[in-house]
Amino acid sequence: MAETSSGRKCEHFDLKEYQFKTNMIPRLSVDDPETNRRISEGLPVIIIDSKLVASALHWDLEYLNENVGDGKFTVYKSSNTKFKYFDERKADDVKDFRKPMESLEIKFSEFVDLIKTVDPKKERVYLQQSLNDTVGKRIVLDFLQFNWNWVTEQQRRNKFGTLTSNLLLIGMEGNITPAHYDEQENFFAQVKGYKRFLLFAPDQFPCLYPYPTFHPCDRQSQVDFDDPDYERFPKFRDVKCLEAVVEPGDVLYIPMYWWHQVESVPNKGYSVSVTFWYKAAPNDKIEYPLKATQKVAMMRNIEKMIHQALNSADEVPEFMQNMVLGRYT
Ligand SMILES: O=C(O)CCC(=O)C(=O)O
Ligand SMILES: [Fe+2]
Repeated sequence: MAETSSGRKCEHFDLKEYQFKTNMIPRLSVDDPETNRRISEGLPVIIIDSKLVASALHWDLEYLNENVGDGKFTVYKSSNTKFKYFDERKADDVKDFRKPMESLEIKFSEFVDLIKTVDPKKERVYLQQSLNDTVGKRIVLDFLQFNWNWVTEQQRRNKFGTLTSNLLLIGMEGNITPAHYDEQENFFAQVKGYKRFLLFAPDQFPCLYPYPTFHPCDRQSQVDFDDPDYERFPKFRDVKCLEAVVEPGDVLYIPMYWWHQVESVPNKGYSVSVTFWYKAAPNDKIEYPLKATQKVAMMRNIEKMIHQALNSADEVPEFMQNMVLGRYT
């Protein structure tokens, strides 16, 4: 049992240990000027008292089952603790690609049956579904009472684009979303249970070895954090990590292009979270040196261009090697 890295006394969490050290992400009040400073600088921060989802803190499986409506929900099923996202549309571009998890479209009540009956040593489930207009009246009322004032004010100050979705995540304790980055800004609100985040700044790209952009696991690290292959991924030894544990009521700001691994804390019950994803702010005036996020965006565009121009994923590695090896190395 390790003490939480989030600095709270008395609270003990059963957290996995890794071969890299971590620093803590600050937990701050909405009123602390440092909170807005960090958000405007694109740095992660936990906001402890935003009341963003105060109206949803009673969302447990029973209440949701009663009120969430009979629409279909996307539920992932995995034979281990990891739920590695993959893009179905890119699955045919990679020979011998094996889907890391299964996805089901089922009713909420069927998900509840699964979460209550599966043997977590053999099989796990994770619901990940955008909140939509099929939800029942009481959920709509809770949703309308989110602290839209605060979050919309953040959107305005930081010039974020439109709110694209609110993803509802319900996972079993011990479920892990492996390290990846997203191309949107995210206010991640914890409703029930505890999640541990490992975060890595965008400049850690070379240490995390993302899959090629054409790969179904684009935006995710190829490194197995439990058993890193240092021959293939030597720079992973130098990776710099920030860490946080969020509890009900906390909101974690995950800036765009920041890597994150998310672990539902073991022995703390299932976890319920809601994301607030926003489109990026318009590009700033270009100033040199470029920021790490701008370089990541550039690399993605160049990679995609090469793939598209060659019209074949198989030809990309040799092309890139011919361009670089012995010339820029
Ligand atoms: O909570 C999780 O398991 C994953 C969440 C995530 O990756 C996100 O909100 O961007
Ligand atoms: Fe994410």
